[in-house]
Amino acid sequence: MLRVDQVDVHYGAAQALRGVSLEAEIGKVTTVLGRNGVGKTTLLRAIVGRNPVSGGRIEWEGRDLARIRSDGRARGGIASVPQGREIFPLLTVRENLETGFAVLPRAQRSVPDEVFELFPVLRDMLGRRGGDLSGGQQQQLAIGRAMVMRPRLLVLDEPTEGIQPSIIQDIGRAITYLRDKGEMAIVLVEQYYDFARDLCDSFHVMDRGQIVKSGTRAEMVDDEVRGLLTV
Ligand SMILES: Nc1ncnc2c1ncn2[C@@H]1O[C@H](COP(=O)(O)OP(=O)(O)OP(=O)(O)O)[C@@H](O)[C@H]1O
Repeated sequence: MLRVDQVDVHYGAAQALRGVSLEAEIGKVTTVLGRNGVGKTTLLRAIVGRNPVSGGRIEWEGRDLARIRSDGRARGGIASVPQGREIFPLLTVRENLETGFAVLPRAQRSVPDEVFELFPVLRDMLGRRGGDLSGGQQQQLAIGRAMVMRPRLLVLDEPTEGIQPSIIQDIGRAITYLRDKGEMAIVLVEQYYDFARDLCDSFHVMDRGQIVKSGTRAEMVDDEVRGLLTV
């Protein structure tokens, strides 16, 4: 279980998160929706240890993460698919996947078959450079790399951004598969409402650094939430 409790984040004097609280459970997709610039990426970066928090507390599996840096969090089972994907352009697809090994004990250093079952294109392109892949293929690679780390918490920052519809479907199927396996909690940040609604078990909508609406998927009244996402 991930517990984010009353978290504040500042960039200098500007406050980007104000008292943000949410929980994410194993076997569930928790989605965070919101327009550009409301603080979604800031929240994910705080969870993975890439943004220091100035108030509140983030707890993972009962441990306070305050003093644990991002590499320690990754070893503790937290993997991320960041905005912009952060693929290494000069490394091959295989090498990009193997960067996930760094957080694993030696005996577990293999690429799980399910990565290629979910994203067959990655097997076909193992020897190609990351930078030669299309945006959609890079997104699949970023998810595959996170899966290599055998996470128990997977955070994804707008995985559908700039991606063609057929690959969005593959990504949706992969997220559903990972949720249904029941071994990880998934936090999905999105602006694409329909995609998030179809996948999530619970939702939070952010506006100007705060959570302004939350509920279960059944409570997600389309018009009301959509209204909070349109500019
Ligand atoms: N490194 C930074 N330094 C200063 N301000 C920042 C920094 N990163 C983000 N911000 C500001 O913090 C606020 C929240 O940004 P954030 O990127 O978290 O929003 P977002 O909801 O993820 O938006 P997007 O969908 O565009 O990624 C914005 O006002 C942004 O300009």
